[in-house]
Amino acid sequence: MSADHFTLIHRDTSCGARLGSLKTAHGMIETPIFMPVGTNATVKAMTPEDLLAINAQIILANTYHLYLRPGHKLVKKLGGLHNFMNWQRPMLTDSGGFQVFSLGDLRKISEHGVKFQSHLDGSYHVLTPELAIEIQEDLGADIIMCFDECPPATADYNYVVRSLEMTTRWARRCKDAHTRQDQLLFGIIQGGMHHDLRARSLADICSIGFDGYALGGLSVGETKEQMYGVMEACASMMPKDKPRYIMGIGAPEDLVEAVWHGYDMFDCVMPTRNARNGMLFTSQGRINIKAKIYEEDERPLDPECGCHVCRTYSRAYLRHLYRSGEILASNLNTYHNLYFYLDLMRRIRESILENSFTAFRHSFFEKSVYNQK
Ligand SMILES: CNc1nc2c(CC[C@H]3O[C@@H](OC)[C@H](O)[C@@H]3OC)c3nc(N)[nH]c(=O)c3cc2[nH]1
Ligand SMILES: [Zn+2]
Repeated sequence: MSADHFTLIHRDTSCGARLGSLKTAHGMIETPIFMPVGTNATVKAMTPEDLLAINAQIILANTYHLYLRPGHKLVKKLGGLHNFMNWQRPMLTDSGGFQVFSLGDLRKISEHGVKFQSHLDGSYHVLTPELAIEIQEDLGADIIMCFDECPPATADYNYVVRSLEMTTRWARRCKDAHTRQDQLLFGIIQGGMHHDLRARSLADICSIGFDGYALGGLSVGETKEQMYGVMEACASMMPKDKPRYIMGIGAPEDLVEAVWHGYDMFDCVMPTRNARNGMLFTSQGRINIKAKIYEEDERPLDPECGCHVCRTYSRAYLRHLYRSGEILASNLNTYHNLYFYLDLMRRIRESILENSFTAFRHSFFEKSVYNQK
């Protein structure tokens, strides 16, 4: 795809934050953006109508899971992911590498690809850069990811060197295998927690050339200091005219910090997974809705939240649903948590446009209970 898919709308004069607009085959995406995770072709406990109601602009799905079940050839036969799940806005799929390393059993890595056992039935499979691209072309997402190796945060320096060199060779193979011109292909930068190796991976991946660049290998158990250090070190080296995506990030405070450094796209299972466990994000901090103190609390979950859940239900009711194991608990909790994340990104975009994101970040960390510093 041509380089003009990403337009820089505005740069906050007070910091590295920027507003962008990314054009895809299924519509425009305003950045900075949070992307709800929809691993199995569904954002768990949410209908597409719910997602539209909270103005989700783009959602994710996962190559590894959809390859194993129901299979990319079936999804293609049924018209691709957008038709299959009734989501007509943009979608992004990951390449499966991360899941193979974190979900599959008995993995064997070679130059050819990764042999692994399905976590569903123990069957053996080999995922290669070429197959990862074929699967994503059949699924039909608007943005697809290169097949990479995400080394564990504890990997030693020499392992990380060999891993990033193979990830670069795999990235080349992905670009050669990619044929669909209506999809954007993003490269993934590795290099662990070593800033010199990050610079090397970044130079390698950028020399191949992609429609956007992701920071991989983060949110894998490293410390906040390590995560923020890699973010900061890479920000100044990443191409300014292309979207910058940090995979697996993150908590609200991580989003604010990453935007401040000039990143554009984020995904994390935290708002959806925490919702199903009763851990809810509010303007006053995290609320564990199963706590007894909410038993007779008729106030809304978050008085400052404008979502349907906060305008309609009491904390007492949400606690009752959760403790009763009701299915509605997952839907209402997820609806609110995703609204919280998407509204945070909306407020961030507003502040960037007003050149006041540095003040926004300062007040976020000063007054809010998300300040983990
Ligand atoms: C959680 N932390 C984290 N996730 C990560 C993912 C999966 C995101 C993908 O996994 C699903 O959510 C678990 C989401 O669907 C997302 O899809 C894009 C990564 N994927 C690749 N290809 N390479 C990485 O280095 C990587 C690092 C991560 N760190
Ligand atoms: Zn709400």
